[in-house]
Amino acid sequence: MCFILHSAAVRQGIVDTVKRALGDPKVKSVVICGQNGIFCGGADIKEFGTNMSGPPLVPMIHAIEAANKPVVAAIEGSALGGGLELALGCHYRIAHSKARLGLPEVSLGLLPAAGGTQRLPRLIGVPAALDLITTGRHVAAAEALQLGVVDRVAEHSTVDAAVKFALSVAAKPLDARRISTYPCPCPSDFDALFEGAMQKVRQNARGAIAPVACVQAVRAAATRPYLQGMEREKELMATLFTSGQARALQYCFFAQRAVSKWSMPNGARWDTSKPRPVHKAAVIGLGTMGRGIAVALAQTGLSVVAVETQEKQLMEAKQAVSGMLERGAKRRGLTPAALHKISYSHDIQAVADVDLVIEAVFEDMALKKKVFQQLSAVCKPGTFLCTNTSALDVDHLASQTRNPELVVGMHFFAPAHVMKLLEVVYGPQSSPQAVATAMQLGKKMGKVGVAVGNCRGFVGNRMLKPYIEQAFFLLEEGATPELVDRALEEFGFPMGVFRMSDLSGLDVGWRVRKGDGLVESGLASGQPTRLREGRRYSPLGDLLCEQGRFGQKTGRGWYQYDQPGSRVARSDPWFHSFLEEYRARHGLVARRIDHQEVLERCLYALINEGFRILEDGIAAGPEDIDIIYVFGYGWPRHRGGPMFYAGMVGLARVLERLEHYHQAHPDVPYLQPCSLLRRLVASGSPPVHRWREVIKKLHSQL
Ligand SMILES: CCCCCCCCCCCCC[C@H](O)CC(=O)SCCNC(=O)CCNC(=O)[C@H](O)C(C)(C)COP(=O)(O)OP(=O)(O)OC[C@H]1O[C@@H](n2cnc3c(N)ncnc32)[C@H](O)[C@@H]1OP(=O)(O)O
Repeated sequence: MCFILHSAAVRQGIVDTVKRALGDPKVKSVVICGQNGIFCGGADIKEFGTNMSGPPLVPMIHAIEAANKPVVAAIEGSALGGGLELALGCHYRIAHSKARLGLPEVSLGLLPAAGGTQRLPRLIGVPAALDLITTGRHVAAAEALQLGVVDRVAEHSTVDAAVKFALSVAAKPLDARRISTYPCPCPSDFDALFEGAMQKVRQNARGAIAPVACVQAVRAAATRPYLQGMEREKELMATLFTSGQARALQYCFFAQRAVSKWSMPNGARWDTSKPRPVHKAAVIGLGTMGRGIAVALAQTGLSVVAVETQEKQLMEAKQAVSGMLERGAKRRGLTPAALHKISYSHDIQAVADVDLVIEAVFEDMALKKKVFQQLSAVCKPGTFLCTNTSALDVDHLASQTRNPELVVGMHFFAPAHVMKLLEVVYGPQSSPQAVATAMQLGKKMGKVGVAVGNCRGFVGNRMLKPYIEQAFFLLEEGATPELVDRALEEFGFPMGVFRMSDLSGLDVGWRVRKGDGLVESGLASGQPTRLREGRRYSPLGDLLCEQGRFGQKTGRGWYQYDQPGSRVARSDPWFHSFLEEYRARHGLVARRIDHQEVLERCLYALINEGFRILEDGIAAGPEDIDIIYVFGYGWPRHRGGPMFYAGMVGLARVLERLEHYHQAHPDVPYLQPCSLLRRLVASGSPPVHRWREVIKKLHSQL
């Protein structure tokens, strides 16, 4: 018999068919398999928010385990969440060698509540079960066999192998095959093990509650009889099930899939735009970003031409890229086949026959323009020309080429071979095919691509500007880098804004501000002003740069470091007295600032810019912004992304706080609530999935 488990109807089907099979004397054993090569992806997450009907999962799995005929799970494709829990209720599990198994509920803000937390530790031991349940990681069939999750691995037809096996065990006793009856192997270092596990999840979870509940549930398996453990599992699940974190994480699951279904304001869409295959790609410029992009391209199996005009830089890059590929292959237990996929050249002519080029030279418009002019002349007709700029005008670069429709931005995040986010930036002339090709290439590279319109900083960096600006203002008003960072890290960011600024280098923003004509030399004039064209401006970052304090790389920034390049940020008494002198010089009186103000000022200013981005049509929907922030900027996933978070806080509340802060700081335009936010509040603050309707209406009225 073949089944899929997903919704109420599927569960009803399983209950009825298993019952029939068990009651039929002609049936000696039962095989449960999936449909279309997938065993089961677990419970239907969409059902969670509704009145769940149909037979519940737990009694269904109990009935299967209690059956007096052998039940074998034939696992092809995926057995995830409730799917694996169903398989654990079967008496035997046979998996195809390409199958993947796991209990990913934790990543949805839940725990495996159909007996997963109670059966898995009984089957494979507490440490391995803790690892799988608290991380939610998927394991391949070979690892599942090694761990003891499955009994056999099949190379060919799993169903055939399972049927054959089921017949061979038809007469065998089943008592020793019911996992719920197993004692949970109790490690001798029990307390240390659970304390260690709890400490680890608390450290990694950044405030997420599900991993903690997972540890508590597994602990119950190790300390209580099975049925009592099941009670604890249910109790813990009940707390998680209705939590805001579960809502946020499940929103992220669907948002991640929604962004792949991109659309452009001109009506072009993912399902009507055909990508062109890319067999050979090139990277121009082998600094940090170019090297990471070359590695990520080669790891997808593409032929890559890596171009760097500076001979010394080329040699260094070659060595660095080879090292990155070797280490990557070692981590995955593979030979570094990708090493042979890259050829190096200092001559741009080497890219003549590639299908797609990614330019990653220094962030300087004049230089990039020159590269695009050269590429347009050198490349074969039809080659897509992409720029990895993080903020510069993609249209302007496109205008340097003969075929602007072939130009898009591919904005990777550092380190480019690790970070999952890719902003694919289209301009008014970019063809849908160019966008589709960049999105598809990103997917092949393991990236989460988000298609966005062209504007200064695109989506991610554009929203970062008001966030950083507020952090600077807070220092002027009485906060310290430590206080601001602590508030943001307690919120769930892996690093606060100042530690992040020290890591990425203060000189990056300084260069941009200089280019914008914002920087006055404080050292020369003695007192740089704090206004630029009527808008409040903080020269604090510029003043640190003038002192050569560029962050970690110079050993000094907002914090101090033991030596240049060291990562441990320590509070810097020099900076604190510098700040006091600065305030005194400008007649600023420090006041007490609390975490709430830090969060409201920094996050609501960022969110307000997000609304402006939606209003401007730069992002198609709130999901695009949220995925960019979760995958590229360390926004805590269990808070769903900035736009989702605004909905959770309440749009009226966000509006009211922005109005309050704008009244107090009328010279800060970023704090002025934007019209889309006002419009949404006036429309009764609809849930985030309904914002597109309001945006559409707004656009149609413009
Ligand atoms: C007070 C109240 C107390 C209440 C107590 C309540 C107790 C309730 C008891 C519940 C028992 C718990 C049961 C169990 O423990 C819980 C679960 O099983 S949660 C689900 C766990 N499973 C997952 O997390 C898997 C998620 N899916 C995937 O990883 C992948 O989709 C896949 C299965 C590996 C397939 O990958 P791909 O082939 O790449 O395909 P896509 O990812 O693009 O997906 C295609 C399509 O399907 C949609 N989808 C996928 N999985 C689910 C799902 N589990 N539910 C709903 N929809 C799903 C996905 O969104 C795509 O949709 P599309 O974009 O095409 O519209």
